Amino acid sequence: MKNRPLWERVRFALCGVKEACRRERSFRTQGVIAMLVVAGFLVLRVSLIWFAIAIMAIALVLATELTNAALEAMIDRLHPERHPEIRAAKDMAAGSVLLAGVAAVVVGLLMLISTYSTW
Ligand SMILES: Nc1ncnc2c1ncn2[C@@H]1O[C@H](COP(=O)(O)OP(=O)(O)OP(=O)(O)O)[C@@H](O)[C@H]1O
Repeated sequence: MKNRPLWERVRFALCGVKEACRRERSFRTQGVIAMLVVAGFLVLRVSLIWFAIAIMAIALVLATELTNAALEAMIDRLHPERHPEIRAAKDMAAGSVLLAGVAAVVVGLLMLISTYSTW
């Protein structure tokens, strides 16, 4: 099963993104917000470097959300019963999404300050 061709691994990865879109409302919401933010940046014609930083921040949020969803799905399948360690694992995974989200908001604010203020 290891060392499959690149195109096949890309197909698996795209299936994962599609699956997250299908079952995770928070992933869909973040995807819509990401598209709106990118459209806003194109309209505002922010500098390419800020655009690149913003894309990285957005990708980090979506990637952590995907990992969080993957972890939740696996845990719920392997151990459906409640357990304090599962609570801790899920809370930590959710914490990674929160951190990435806060960082993305800070990046957006810094971009606005840097573009529109004399500070
Ligand atoms: N099996 C479990 N044992 C103990 N606590 C759990 C368990 N499952 C969930 N929890 C607690 O409930 C919280 C929410 O879990 P859940 O799986 O519903 O995640 P969610 O972030 O609400 O998922 P979704 O993104 O699908 O809405 C977890 O962060 C954790 O604190």
